[in-house]
Formats: sequence, C-alpha cells, structure tokens
Amino acid sequence: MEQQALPVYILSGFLGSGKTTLLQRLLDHWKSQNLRPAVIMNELGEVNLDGLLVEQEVPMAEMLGGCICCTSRGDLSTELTTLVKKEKPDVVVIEATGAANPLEIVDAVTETSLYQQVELKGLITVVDAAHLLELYRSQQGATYRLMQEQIRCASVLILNKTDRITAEEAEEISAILRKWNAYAEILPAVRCALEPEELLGGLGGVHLDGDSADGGTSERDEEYSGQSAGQQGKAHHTHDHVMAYTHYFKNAVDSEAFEQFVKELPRDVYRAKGIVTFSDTASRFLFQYAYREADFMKITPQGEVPDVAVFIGEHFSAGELRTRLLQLEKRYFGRPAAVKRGL
Ligand SMILES: Nc1nc2c(ncn2[C@@H]2O[C@H](COP(=O)(O)OP(=O)(O)OP(=O)(O)O)[C@@H](O)[C@H]2O)c(=O)[nH]1
Repeated sequence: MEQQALPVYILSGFLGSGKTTLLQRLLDHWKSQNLRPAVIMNELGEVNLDGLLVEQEVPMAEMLGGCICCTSRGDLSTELTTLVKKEKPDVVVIEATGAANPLEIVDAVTETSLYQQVELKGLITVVDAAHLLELYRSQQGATYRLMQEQIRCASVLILNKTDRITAEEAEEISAILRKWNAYAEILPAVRCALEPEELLGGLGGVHLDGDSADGGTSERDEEYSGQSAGQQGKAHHTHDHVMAYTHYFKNAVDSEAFEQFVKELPRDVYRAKGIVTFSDTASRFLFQYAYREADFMKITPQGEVPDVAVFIGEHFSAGELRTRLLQLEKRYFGRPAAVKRGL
C-alpha cells in the first residue's frame, strides 16, 4: 500500500578524485540488478564531459554552467522532482562538482522529500589520497577548506588513488580523515574498485533511513572501533556525521504537542522542515525550523502531498525522534476527541 521512498545518494569529492569512476561502477551494479538508476550531474564548464563518459541510456539531468550549490537550492530540488516524475528511476545519484559544498545539496534533497517520496541514503566523498596529502601539508586556501568540509559531511569516505602513495602516507592520511570525521567509514581503494554492496550496505543505515531507524540507535554512542575500513561488520558502520531523518506521518498530530516537540529538538538537529496535519485545526501547515527558531505557515498544497518531516543535523538519534513522533501520532489517534476524563 505504502510507496517505497526512492533512495538518493550524493557523490562528492574533489575535482579529479575519481567520482565518475565510482559512478560508473555503481551504475553497472544497479543495472546488473535490473534497477533503473538516474543521475543528476553538474559541471563547472558548459560541456558535461563526465556525462559523455557515462553510458547514454542512463537518464540524466544536467545542470551546466555552475555548481549545484551556487544555483539556487530550489533549482536542484525542481530538477530532482522532474527527473523522478519523468523517468521513474529506482535510485538516483547526484554527482556534485568538485567545488560544491555538500551541505547545500543535502538541504536540496531533503527539500524534495517534502513533495516526493525520496530519501537521502548517504553522502559518499571520494578523496584523492595524493592530492589531500599535498593540500594538508601546505594547508592553504579555500580549496583546502572545501575539501575539509566535504570530508566532514561524508557518511562514507573513499580514500582513492592509494596506488599513488606509500603505506606510511596512507596511514598519515587515514589519521587526518579520522580527525576531520570521526564517524564515516574509510574505504581505501584504487580506481574506486569497491564492492558496491559493501559500500552501499553500510549506508542504508539507521540515520538516513526512517523505517530502519529503530534498533540502530543503541549503536549511536559506540565509539568508532578503529579498524581499517571494510573488513568488519558493515552493520556496525551506521554512524553518519551529517544525517537526515525523514518521517512520513500516517496520522494527524496535536498542534501544541507538536510545537512542543519542535521546541525540544536536540541541539544536534540544526534544520527541520515539513508538512503536517494537525488534529485540532482545519488546515495543513508547513513548518520550518532553523537555528532553534520554528515557523509555522498555513498551506493548501496543490496535488497530492504527503505529511512528512525531515530533520537534518549531526549524529543525533533518529530512533528517538521517530519514537517521539510516533507517540504524537498515536496520542491523537488513540484518544477519541469526545472522551474527556472528568475528575
Ligand atoms: N592512479 C590512479 N588514477 C585514478 C584512480 N581513480 C581514478 N583515476 C584517474 O583519475 C582521473 C579522474 O578520475 P574521474 O573519475 O574522472 O574523477 P572525477 O572526480 O569524476 O573528476 P571531475 O569530473 O574532474 O570532478 C581519471 O583519469 C581516472 O582514470 C586511482 O585510484 N589511481
């Protein structure tokens, strides 16, 4: 009955780090499973060279002439919506140019979840091992900071081009990555030759996948065990640094209780937005939450729009949010309005 949310992956990484190489592998993998992938790609130049390299029959939306994060968020959101409606893919990858700040893309994808059943599954950052080391040693400029940001936001880090560094350098780089991102799994690779199952398996995780949220929260506080990536149970690598939890409501909620819930959101949730139906008002509401300020606006959505809320933040407990929201839904659902207890 319920429609399955469409998985979306963001692929980030510096220019030339190996994103297209990885994308090609992922596309082959999905196709071998008879799935229909689609790609949103953008390039800084006018011609999408990467697009030419990727097989033609994959539906592709291109955003040329600027990087995704510099075009407005709405554009990417619209692009994604159009692609989903037109192509009906089973999975979508957004390849960000080397210059894009992935947080903006996370925001655009979650924006789309308000109107479409899409779900951000993870953010994969490909790191060019040799280039990172060079930048780290010189520690300068905007490039360095952007690379840091891309690493910080990742749910999984691919340390690519390890054929171009020594074993000692690989260790040095892993330590740098760990320092910047204590949560993401680090997968060393040459030409991004990783098992897609292994790579994606660790991502379908607790935080980014609303419906599998329960059961995973206890892992949240576990310390990273420090093993080199890839060998040990992927089930334990569900920590994601920047994460989004998407909640589809099945019932209306009480407006005051919901406002209270938003007020009490954990500090690690820095952004939330959604559409809700209140049990005690006639209309539906769009709510926005940023930097501890909440805003509710009456709306009359055109067409079919689900009641949904997305929460973005850093390693918060998606399971806890989910439990609280389900409680809110139940509270109204399980209590007939007419029944008011007397004394
Ligand atoms: N030596 C070496 N070269 C690699 C590796 N992975 C990719 N390359 C090469 O690096 C170049 C860039 O790879 P791409 O996959 O196009 O990188 P990209 O991140 O998509 O690049 P942009 O589109 O510029 O952002 C290509 O020539 C690849 O063949 C690797 O592990 N080792």
